[in-house]
Amino acid sequence: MTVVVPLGSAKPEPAAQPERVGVLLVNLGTPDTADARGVRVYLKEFLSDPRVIEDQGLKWKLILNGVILRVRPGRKARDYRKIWNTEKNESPLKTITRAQAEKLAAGIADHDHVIVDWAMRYGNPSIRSRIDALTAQGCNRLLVVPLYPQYSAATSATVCDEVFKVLAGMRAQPTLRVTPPYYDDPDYIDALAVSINAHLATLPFQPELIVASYHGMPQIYVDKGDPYYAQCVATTDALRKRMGLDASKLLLTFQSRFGFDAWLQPYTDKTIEQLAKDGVRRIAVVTPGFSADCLETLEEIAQENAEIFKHNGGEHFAAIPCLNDSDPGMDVIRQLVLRELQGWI
Ligand SMILES: C=CC1=C(C)c2cc3[nH]c(cc4nc(cc5[nH]c(cc1n2)c(C)c5CCC(=O)O)C(CCC(=O)O)=C4C)c(C)c3C=C
Ligand SMILES: [Fe+2]
Ligand SMILES: [Fe+2]
Repeated sequence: MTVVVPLGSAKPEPAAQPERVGVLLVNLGTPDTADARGVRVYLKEFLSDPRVIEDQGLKWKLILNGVILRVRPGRKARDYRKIWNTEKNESPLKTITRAQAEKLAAGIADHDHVIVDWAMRYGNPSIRSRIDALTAQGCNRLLVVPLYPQYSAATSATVCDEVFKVLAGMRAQPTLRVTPPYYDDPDYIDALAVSINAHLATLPFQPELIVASYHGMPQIYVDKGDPYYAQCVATTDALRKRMGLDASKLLLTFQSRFGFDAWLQPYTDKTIEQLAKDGVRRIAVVTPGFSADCLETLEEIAQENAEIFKHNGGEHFAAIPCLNDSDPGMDVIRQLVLRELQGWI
């Protein structure tokens, strides 16, 4: 027997929530303006993070507020102005991260319930504002993508800390996933090799060797168990293998030392100085730990370290761009995201 339910007699259903998946690309962050004020605001947030400066005791607070935030912003603002994207009036890290998000969105457009967005761990757009925007659009699942090939507590973990903090204040939390580090992912190693070879082919000289320079960190963080150093070594070993270069032709170094403690060694600037003094005349520097060009690559490597090399007798110096939003770079991000979205799309 067929039961006929009269139209209009059913209990009204609550309005259906669209079930969408948010993908949030996150990079480190950067000042909003290239002046001392903008850099001070950025540095204060960054250097007050206990994942970055682990000892946030009274001594550090005095040094930070009494010395660093008075002296460093003016000096660093000058550096930011050398690399600033004047057309968009923003730091290159923002321009590139936005471009990566836009290209990723286009690259996975066939999954029309997936929304791609981007945020900065420090500064703007904040992680909080973009998670709010994604949930407002109906995302009840969220994939966070820290754009660091190598994990470190100072970068990847602090992204998670901030995401957890935002979620802690929500009644209706999205279900959460975070992409893992991809330091030895064959797609990433392959993209690095393809990109390096393509750039080498455009140079008017062939380098005698290549320096792979990673952002440094205090040695003590690694001694306490941070896997960052081991992952930088693994990336470099895989890249050597993929490019057919031994350790004397693809060097591993660490840049951007901050403060007076021992950081991971060998230091990039000291190595480059020594190479020039030893008679090496042509080098190329790659920065595989950065997914996007930023102050540390465009100013510190491409300008400061080029100057150090030439000042000590070097003749030809090339800074090879990061993967950025290049085709090989976007392949890495897209494959990573599609892999981690399995079961959700
Ligand atoms: C103790 C301090 C720092 C640690 C540890 C650290 C680790 C770390 N950083 C990156 C990536 C980037 N860092 C950038 C800038 C930057 N880093 C520090 C300090 C530490 N970083 C400072 C103070 C600054 C600001 C510039 C300066 O004042 O010197 C950037 C560039 C941002 C930009 O605006 O372009 C990136 C990217 C990684 C991967 C990392 C992990 C070991
Ligand atoms: Fe840094
Ligand atoms: Fe630097």
